[in-house]
Amino acid sequence: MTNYVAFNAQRAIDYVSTLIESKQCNFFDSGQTLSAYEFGDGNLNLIFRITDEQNNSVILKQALPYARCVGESWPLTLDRARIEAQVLLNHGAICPTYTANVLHYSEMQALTILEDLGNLQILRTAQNNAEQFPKLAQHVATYLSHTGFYNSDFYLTAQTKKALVSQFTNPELCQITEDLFFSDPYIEHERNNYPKQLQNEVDAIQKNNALKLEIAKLKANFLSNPQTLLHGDMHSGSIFVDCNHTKMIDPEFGFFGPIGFDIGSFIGNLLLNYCAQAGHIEDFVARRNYQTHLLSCIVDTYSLFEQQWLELIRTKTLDESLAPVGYAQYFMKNVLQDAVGYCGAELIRRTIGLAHVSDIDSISDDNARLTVQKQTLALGEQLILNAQTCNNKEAFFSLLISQLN
Ligand SMILES: Nc1ncnc2c1ncn2[C@@H]1O[C@H](COP(=O)(O)OP(=O)(O)O)[C@@H](O)[C@H]1O
Ligand SMILES: CSC[C@H]1O[C@H](OP(=O)(O)O)[C@H](O)[C@@H]1O
Repeated sequence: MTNYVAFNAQRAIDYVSTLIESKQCNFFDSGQTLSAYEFGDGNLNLIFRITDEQNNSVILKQALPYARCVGESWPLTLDRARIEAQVLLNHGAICPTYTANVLHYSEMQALTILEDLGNLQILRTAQNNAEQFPKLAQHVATYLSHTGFYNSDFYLTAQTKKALVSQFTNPELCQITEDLFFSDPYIEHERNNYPKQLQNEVDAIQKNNALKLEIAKLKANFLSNPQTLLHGDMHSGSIFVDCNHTKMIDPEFGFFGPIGFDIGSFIGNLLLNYCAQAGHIEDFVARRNYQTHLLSCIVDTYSLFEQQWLELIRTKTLDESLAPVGYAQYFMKNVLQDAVGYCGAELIRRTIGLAHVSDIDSISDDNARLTVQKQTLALGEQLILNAQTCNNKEAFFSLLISQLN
């Protein structure tokens, strides 16, 4: 095997042809002419679609030794390809229905070959067109609760869990999140990215000590609370959907961290889309109708996630010492409070930090975009400040309703 080399379309074809002709993989018949093109739109990696003469296709995802969106000035470990493949395999073994299928992984070339999900849509693209997915909440709640529970102390022996924590140690990618989520937005930093008309709001955030205290608690929890194997980047660009299917991709930020982080990130992205609709859907009734759907999705995800976790703890806990009456409720209350905080942090970092969301950036009218950005900052701030008093779903929903117009 040759040393690592960044692929172009021809190299991707040659690589797959070798796998097929040497019978290491059988997703294409041998002897076929293959074609390929690169179409990655994420921040970090190359994505090739490789197609055979019958139009069967697979996705080849390769890590570059740097962050694609910034260039070679931001070197980044190739080990993220291993983490991504191994999280997909771990989560796929627990929740195959909701996890993209890995067909092949090469450590040397830092690449994974995945099932082609191009028959589905990326959730963010669909939500930017106000499309509704009635089963999304059920699917995401099931994926997060099951992958979360079966990688937690409730189910794993302490020895097995510690071995997994070690396997999924992901310091470079975690540092990106630590910086972009919890540090940059709260200080003056060259990576921050916001219009000058937002300077007053940014100054207020950066001077708000109560807010920075809550962010410090959230960051400390992210740094030092290996509760379960997280997806690590549960935003709307990491989820493929149609009316009946939901598939998670792109868990290269996966590591053992606080359970509330993934669900908080997911709900944060639904709220970003909710707020952005003021700049997209002009008709008030149509906008309200769509936003009501998003709120139902948030409510259902939160409720089903809590219910499923409580049921899994009640019926499947293997460590008897974690089973006294009341512990499950105590545990979940803390997880859900964390989730509200992480949700708020996602709103703020996507508004003033390095990595934005197209939901907001695609609003063409400058004033409308600015109004939305002010709302996401205010909402994010209130979620972070009030997270610890959100003791149940009613408190969370009242907080949301009081902040959303
Ligand atoms: N399994 C897949 N099937 C079809 N398209 C995919 C698949 N995985 C990724 N893509 C496409 O590539 C894009 C970037 O993928 P992603 O994994 O998010 O890359 P990055 O790690 O660079 O963010 C997605 O938005 C999607 O369009
Ligand atoms: C320089 S990484 C910024 C940002 O990008 C990641 O998302 P994705 O790779 O899916 O585009 C992640 O959210 C990081 O915070």
